[in-house]
Formats: sequence, structure tokens, C-alpha cells
Amino acid sequence: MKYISILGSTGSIGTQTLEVVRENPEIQVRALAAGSNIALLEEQIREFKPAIAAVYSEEKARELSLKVKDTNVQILSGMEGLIACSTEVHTGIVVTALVGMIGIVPTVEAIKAGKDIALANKETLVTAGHIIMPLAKEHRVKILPVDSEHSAIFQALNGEGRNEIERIILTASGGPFRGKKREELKNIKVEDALKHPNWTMGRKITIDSSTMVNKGLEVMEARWLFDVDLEKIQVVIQPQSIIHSAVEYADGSIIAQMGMPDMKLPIQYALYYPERKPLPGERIDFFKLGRLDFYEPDYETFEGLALAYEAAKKGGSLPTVYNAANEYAVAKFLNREISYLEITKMIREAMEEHKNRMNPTVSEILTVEKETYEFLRRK
Ligand SMILES: NC(=O)C1=CN([C@@H]2O[C@H](COP(=O)(O)OP(=O)(O)OC[C@H]3O[C@@H](n4cnc5c(N)ncnc54)[C@H](OP(=O)(O)O)[C@@H]3O)[C@@H](O)[C@H]2O)C=CC1
Ligand SMILES: CC(=O)[C@@H](O)[C@H](O)COP(=O)(O)O
Ligand SMILES: [Mn+2]
Repeated sequence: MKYISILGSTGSIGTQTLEVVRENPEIQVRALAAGSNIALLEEQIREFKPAIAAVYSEEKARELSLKVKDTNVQILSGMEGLIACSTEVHTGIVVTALVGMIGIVPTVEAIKAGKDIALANKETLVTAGHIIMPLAKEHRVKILPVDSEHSAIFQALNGEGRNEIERIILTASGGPFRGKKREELKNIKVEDALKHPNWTMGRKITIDSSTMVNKGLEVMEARWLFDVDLEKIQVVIQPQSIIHSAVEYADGSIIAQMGMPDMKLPIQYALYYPERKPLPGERIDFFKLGRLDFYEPDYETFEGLALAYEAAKKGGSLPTVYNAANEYAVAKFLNREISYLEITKMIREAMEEHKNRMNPTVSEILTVEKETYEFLRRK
């Protein structure tokens, strides 16, 4: 038996994790956590029978308790609920599929409780990678990447133990606005930015892909996961999202991982690592595909990617500012309160304003998050 808990079970990664569970009866779900979608969480509780379920909203948690009082599940709320799920006693692997920095504290607590982490929640590593990675080492737990590119790199590192990485080729689709110039992005509407060419994902990450901030976050995520210098991480546009990323070694060999765009593959790989289990789904047909394209990113138009390299290079609390400003701006854009180009403008301005603090603690990271929000609110 494999015992797992899922933080963010009602989201895109959460529901796809449950699809993997459905196909693998030896996986048992011990805890499920969501923000406010209690209708879906109730269905999940009835199907997967976790011991604990958490809803962030206290009011919704009370509502859910009434709905599921005929079951044995314990309903909790708030950060306490998230931590109870991430540290649930029988759980071996915690799937962190929350969106945003809310994932930091439950992930830290899960590691301290000795749980392996199947990590989708990239914002946690971007802001607290300097805490998460040493803590995982100290507690001898695995950080298993779920993000497709990082899973690809992880797979390309298989069996290469002592061989140094020469270059990480971090692929990007380029998003729905690939090839466009800055001027053409002025009047982009929410609906336009939510049309990712290859992946169906949550709203926040879909906007991040369109601005290429997602790739910026992934550069920082890769740096922490694989302990490589920033200069060794090269972003390459691969519009078909067939090559999910690659690693180059000293002899010039490049080992890439390929597959149709389907997040169930990296999710299942993380849950079963190092075993490969059968996974139904579409396979690559090279004749149908015909070609694979590659381009250099346009760092001027997609300023968010350039800013990510700057934040990563300077380190300290600057990646937190980058991430928090983006979370704030994307929420505003999705709410139609700011224009599309203001997303990266806000990130730039928040970064310019910030006085960098090296080696921030979790509490300092959360303070910087608040300060960034306050700065942007005042503007
Ligand atoms: N989707 C994808 O294909 C990929 C996603 N990722 C990363 O994985 C993470 C999740 O992305 P995705 O699944 O797309 O996002 P979604 O928006 O689809 O899902 C987010 C999940 O987090 C829950 N949530 C949000 N806020 C809280 C909170 N305060 N307390 C508890 N639960 C909360 C949501 O609950 P509710 O529904 O109730 O609001 C939902 O279950 C992100 O970090 C993303 O960057 C990485 C690679 C690919
Ligand atoms: C599926 C996944 O891992 C996403 O992070 C994906 O990479 C987004 O596509 P972009 O390459 O457009 O950011
Ligand atoms: Mn990705």
C-alpha cells in the first residue's frame, strides 16, 4: 500500500493526481485539502475516503462538516487544517498541489514529519528553496518534482549520479503570445491569456505561462532542485511541448525526456519513483508530429523572464518579492482590475523598491510577501 495526502485536491494537479489514484488501487488517500470548493471536496471524500479533509475557509469547513457527517472523515480548517493533512500520521508522500506561497508552511511541516514531497507547488521552492532543500536533506526525505520540466530533468539525471550537469535545457511552450511584440500585448484580455496552446491548467499558472513568468519561476525551481548554477540553465522555446526538458553532459550528450503533454505522467512518476508504471493515454506519433521547433526567448517582450534571472542572481528575499508581486498582479488581472502589461510592471517596480535580505527565515519570507502586497496596494 502507498499512503498519500493531497494539498489542493480540487485543482488541476489535485484532480489529475486523483485520476492516477483511481487507476492504482494500491494507493490510499489519507488526507485531502482545498481552499473553498466543498462541492467537489465532498465528492472526493465519498470516493476516496480520507481520514482527514481540510478546507481553508472556516465557514465552508463548517458547511462541509454537516454535509459529510454520515462519513468518518474529520473536517478541519485554516493553516491548522493544511498542516494536519501534510503531517497525517500514515502518509508517506504529500502531493503539494496548492497554488501560491500558502504552500510553504505545510510543506516545511511535512518535511519535519518525515514525509516525501511530490512537489507541484513551485512558489514554495522559489521563495523558500534555501530552507526546503537543506531541511529535506536533514530529514532524509525526497523532493520529487511534479512540474513537467523538472520531472523531465529528474528523469534525464537517472543513472548519471557522478556526472556533472553541463547545461539544463529548460523548455517553454512560449505561451499563447509567442512571437508577439510588447506593443501587441497592450490590450490582451483575460480570455486571450487563458488560452494555453498545449496544457489545461489552473488559471494562475496559465496566466504565468502567457507572461513567461512561469518559466522564470521554473528557472529558480530548477536551481534549487538540481543544485546548479544559474548560468547553466538555458530556456529554450519548444512550442509543441513534446520535449519537456533536457540535460547536457560534459561529452555533449543531451538526454531529453519526451511525451505528449499530460501531467498524469510526472504525477505518477513522482508517486512511484523509481518505478515506471503503465499509464494509458496518447503516445507520440513522430510521423503525425512531423517536426519539432526551437526558438530563443524574447527577453524584451517577456520581461518577466529576464526579471526572474535578476531575482535568482541576487537571491535573498528578492525571489519572494518577484513571486509575491506576480501573485498579487495576476489576481488583479484575473479580476480585470489591471491591464496585462501591468503584471510585469508591478513585478519590476516591487523588485526595484525592495531592500534585499539574505537568507530569510519562513517568517521573514511571509513578512516580505505582506510588504510587497502593501507596496503594490499603495501604488
Ligand atoms: N496545472 C498544472 O498542469 C501544473 C501546475 N503546477 C503548479 O501546481 C500548483 C497547482 O496548480 P493548479 O493545480 O494548476 O492550480 P489550481 O488553481 O487548479 O488549483 C489550486 C488548488 O489549491 C487550492 N487552494 C488554493 N488556495 C488554498 C488555500 N488557501 N488553502 C487550501 N487550498 C487552497 C484550491 O482549492 P479550491 O479549488 O477549493 O480553491 C485548489 O485545490 C501551482 O503551484 C502550479 O504552478 C505545476 C506544473 C503544472
Ligand atoms: C505543465 C507544466 O509543467 C507547466 O508548467 C507548463 O510548463 C506550462 O507551459 P509553459 O512552457 O508555457 O510555461
Ligand atoms: Mn512546468
